[in-house]
Amino acid sequence: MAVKPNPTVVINKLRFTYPGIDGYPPPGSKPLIDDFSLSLNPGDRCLLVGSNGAGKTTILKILGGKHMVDPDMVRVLGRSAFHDTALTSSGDLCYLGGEWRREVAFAGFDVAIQMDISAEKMIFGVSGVKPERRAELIKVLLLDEITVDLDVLARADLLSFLKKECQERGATIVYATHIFDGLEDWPSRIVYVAHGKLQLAKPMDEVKESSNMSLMRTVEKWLRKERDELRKRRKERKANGLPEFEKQVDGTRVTGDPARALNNGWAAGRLNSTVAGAENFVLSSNRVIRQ
Ligand SMILES: Nc1ncnc2c1ncn2[C@@H]1O[C@H](COP(=O)(O)OP(=O)(O)OP(=O)(O)O)[C@@H](O)[C@H]1O
Repeated sequence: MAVKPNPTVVINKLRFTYPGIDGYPPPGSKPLIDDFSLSLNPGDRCLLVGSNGAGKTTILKILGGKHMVDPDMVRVLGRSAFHDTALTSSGDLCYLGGEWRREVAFAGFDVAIQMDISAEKMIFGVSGVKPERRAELIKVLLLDEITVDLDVLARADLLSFLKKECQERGATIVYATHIFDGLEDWPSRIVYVAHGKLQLAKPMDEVKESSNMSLMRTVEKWLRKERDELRKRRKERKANGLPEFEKQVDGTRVTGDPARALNNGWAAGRLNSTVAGAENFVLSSNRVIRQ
């Protein structure tokens, strides 16, 4: 019997709501991510797809330890992504998002990506990196649409480099993107998220088997279906005399304590009041920053 590998990423019934200005989920708010479970193994190249606002970045950031969730909900390499800061400081876990993309676009490919390994090396080959150092490279890499600013050749080289890293080194990559050019043979798994909920998590081979369309057309079909169902629900709500759009709780509006009263319930940008001292800090909206 084949030995099952230890999963590198385990998401277990993840539930997440962005906190309001007081650091707590606004009363009555619905979780943005709800009942989301997923398990990934070494070598997995996971393509995360979904419409705008589906929750892809939020999921990647939670996986990258950037938002606090219950330690049992997200385990990366067996550890809590948020609570075990050594995961990211050691370089075992890395989230690359828009900032990195912009840096590469403006500063060029010599921007560091993994420790002192530059993007250039990563894209054009890490043959110069000693084998013993290669073992220190990232084990779980989270990519949030980082290829937008790359030219087609650089993008193709980066994607094939990343694929090799998974195949040869057992790295796990989760890549969220809306660009499907050149991705047909890249992912080993597809994960589709809609409205913060997992819709589908399948090996790429199974997706290909069940659809005779290209990856882009397949995803387009899923998103079209999702949009049509949403439109239908809105129509039904309207026909039943309900507001077309369900009531949203505004995450930035809060009520109840002195800071809120002075702020008229809204978050004002007052970073200097935090610097000004503890007294002001009590009334500062910035006290929601982790204390
Ligand atoms: N810091 C935040 N505070 C409150 N709400 C947020 C915050 N960041 C994102 N959101 C909301 O969470 C929802 C999901 O956003 P997210 O960026 O995770 O989606 P996405 O699938 O990555 O979208 P896109 O494809 O457009 O990048 C959106 O409605 C967004 O407005």
